Amino acid sequence: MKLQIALDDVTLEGALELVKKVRDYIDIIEIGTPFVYEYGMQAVRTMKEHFPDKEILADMKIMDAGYYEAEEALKAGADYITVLGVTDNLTIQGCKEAAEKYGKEIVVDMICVENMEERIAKLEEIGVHGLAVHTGTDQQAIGRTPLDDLKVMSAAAKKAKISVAGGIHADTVKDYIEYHPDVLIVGGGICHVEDPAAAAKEIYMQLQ
Ligand SMILES: O=C([C@H](O)CO)[C@H](O)[C@H](O)COP(=O)(O)O
Repeated sequence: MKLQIALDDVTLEGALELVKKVRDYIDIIEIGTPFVYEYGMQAVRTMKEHFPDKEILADMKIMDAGYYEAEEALKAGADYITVLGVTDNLTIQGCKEAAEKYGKEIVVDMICVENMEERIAKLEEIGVHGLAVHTGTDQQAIGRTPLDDLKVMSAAAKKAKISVAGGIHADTVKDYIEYHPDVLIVGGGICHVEDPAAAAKEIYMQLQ
């Protein structure tokens, strides 16, 4: 199981410092959506240059112009890009085509997808590489967690790799591990705690 750190509300300098502290415990560096808004593809390029041994995910949350937008991040060095599961199949196919041209992968973020089983079946028919269960920050604020959606996804997905995100912390990791996701995504649970290295280590140890 891989650990993905989500860098959201950070500066580029702060992100470099933070990843240096946690690099032994993480597999994938996510350039979070707010980080992309602030720095664009420069954030992807810089993190790849400084951490060439890590995989980089650009959390683009693409909704349209799939091929073009995906290629922007792939050209900058992203190993994965995200596209929204609620969008059109043509957009998802465009992202997949771009990713495969670069030998990379797409992850479909299932935030706000209602007909989960039906959508998973269609996305697997398209041949997406990864599916991400995601309870967004605004939904977390009203007490939601990604656990129930992860249960549904684990039962329904037959081929795609599964990621899970949404307010996961060191003390809740065990609830998710039980459903064997391929990637555990943690943002605030590492970036917003007093000792990010200790939190990342604690999470990493539970994944071994
Ligand atoms: O994708 C995310 C969110 O929509 C902000 O862009 C976060 O990266 C994701 O939810 C993981 O962060 P935490 O929920 O803080 O673990």
